[in-house]
Amino acid sequence: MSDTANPSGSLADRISQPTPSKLDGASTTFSPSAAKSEAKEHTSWADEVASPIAGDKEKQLGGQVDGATEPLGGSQLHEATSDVIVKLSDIQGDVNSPLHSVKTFEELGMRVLDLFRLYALNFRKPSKIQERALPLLLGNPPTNMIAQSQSGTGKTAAFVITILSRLDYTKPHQPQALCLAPSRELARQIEGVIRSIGQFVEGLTIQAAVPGAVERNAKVAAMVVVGTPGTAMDLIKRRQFDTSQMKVLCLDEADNMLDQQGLGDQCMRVRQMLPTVQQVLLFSATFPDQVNGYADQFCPNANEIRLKKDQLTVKGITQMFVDCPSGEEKYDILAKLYGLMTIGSSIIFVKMRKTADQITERLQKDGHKVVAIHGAFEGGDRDAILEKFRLGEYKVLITTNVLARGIDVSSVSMVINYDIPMKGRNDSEPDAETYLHRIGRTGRFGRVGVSISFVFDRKSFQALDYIGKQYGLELLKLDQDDWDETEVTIHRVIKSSRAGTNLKA
Ligand SMILES: Nc1ncnc2c1ncn2[C@@H]1O[C@H](COP(=O)(O)OP(=O)(O)OP(=O)(O)O)[C@@H](O)[C@H]1O
Repeated sequence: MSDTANPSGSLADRISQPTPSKLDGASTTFSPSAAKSEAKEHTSWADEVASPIAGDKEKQLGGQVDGATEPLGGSQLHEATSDVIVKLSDIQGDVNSPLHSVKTFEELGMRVLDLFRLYALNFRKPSKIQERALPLLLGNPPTNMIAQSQSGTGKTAAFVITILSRLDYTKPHQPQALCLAPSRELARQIEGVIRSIGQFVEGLTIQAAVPGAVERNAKVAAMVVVGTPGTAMDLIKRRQFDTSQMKVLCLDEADNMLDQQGLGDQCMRVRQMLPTVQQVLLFSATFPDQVNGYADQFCPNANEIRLKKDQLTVKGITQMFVDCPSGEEKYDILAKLYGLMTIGSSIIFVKMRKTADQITERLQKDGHKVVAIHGAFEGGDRDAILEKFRLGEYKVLITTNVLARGIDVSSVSMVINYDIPMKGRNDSEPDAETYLHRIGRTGRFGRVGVSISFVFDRKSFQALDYIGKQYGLELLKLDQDDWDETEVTIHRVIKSSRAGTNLKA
């Protein structure tokens, strides 16, 4: 596919000439849905627990869509506006947006990019993380990088381009780069992004290292390997995967990957089996304090791009919560939301696999079309279900934290936290990072979306309140006593998000 007669081992000679594709300035309708309504008597956990939303400070989000409402955490109000047309190019022009960049891809000035056929993927300009990280990532000698940027802002392309720039293309069967992710779905998705950017690079070979992908005794024989840490480790140990010429190691969702209660140990062991690595890349939307020491150890002398705590959410996601009268009634409220869920696509997050199965079965019995994915499903089934969800054949997906991170399905307009994410022994602590990653499944790259979190008791309310305060979030309370108005409100935000699903950058 190369235009170069005698391609060498370097990427520059391997990129086929780009055909600038004409980009249309698709736009999305953005209507921050906020409503002013009177504070009202309501017996709820929100009323009973001492908190910024309790008592007379509380206002509720009702049907009046052009007012203001008091957010959880008591921070800034959502200003109501009439519908505004926001083009992605306008969003990218806003210096405060994580999608902003002053440069075009050409101005990043790297032959390696050579427009990188990103035009073919409908990318007009780099996002802030791409603009800031790529010059550092592509520099020589290779330097480690710890990079943080909000969900859906294009981190994948940044590390994929870096990986592709480091390969020796004369060795197509020699593993040279390993990219690890916490779930098979995310690993498969990254594999897909590499294939799609890599289709313009002659001679690139890619292989997945997820459960079931490599047959016993078969060799891993591709330049780029994308997988999950357990499978990668097994393959290396069984000598199916030769890591003697590995140049780049990238951990996506790095804070999760380095979490010592979880995957941290496996990742460290993999790292130790890659003695020749020249560049380690850690990417995530979140880097909580407790992983930073370990991250520095794993990725020493790194260039760092970090966000402040109050910069972690993207503006396009309207975050709401419902105060459910009881745990049992959470289901009823979920069922009521079904119609709104299918305007776009939706993901419902629960804590336990069992809950995912139970509510899937109940919703199906009630005549709703929903599907579940969780860790107990066979790998091939998981891939097939997610693919159908991506294609819109299933519009409502019920899942656990297995899909909380990284999954990029642009049509997702609603995320429901049926269970507030918790962590630690006996779920004693709110899991603020997982909350951000879950809601980040909507509002991808300038689109808008809604998240609705269910609280029903003191613990769940306090957990959400804590998460809100951690990040200075604006959490709008939905009035489940006045369902018609609540529906109008959600409908309005989702409809505007739907207008954005065809958005092209
Ligand atoms: N420069 C760009 N212009 C337009 N769209 C882009 C650009 N870069 C990436 N995208 C698109 O934005 C979407 C989100 O990108 P990506 O999945 O890399 O986000 P992320 O930052 O890794 O998110 P998360 O933290 O959730 O993993 C993808 O669909 C991707 O194709």
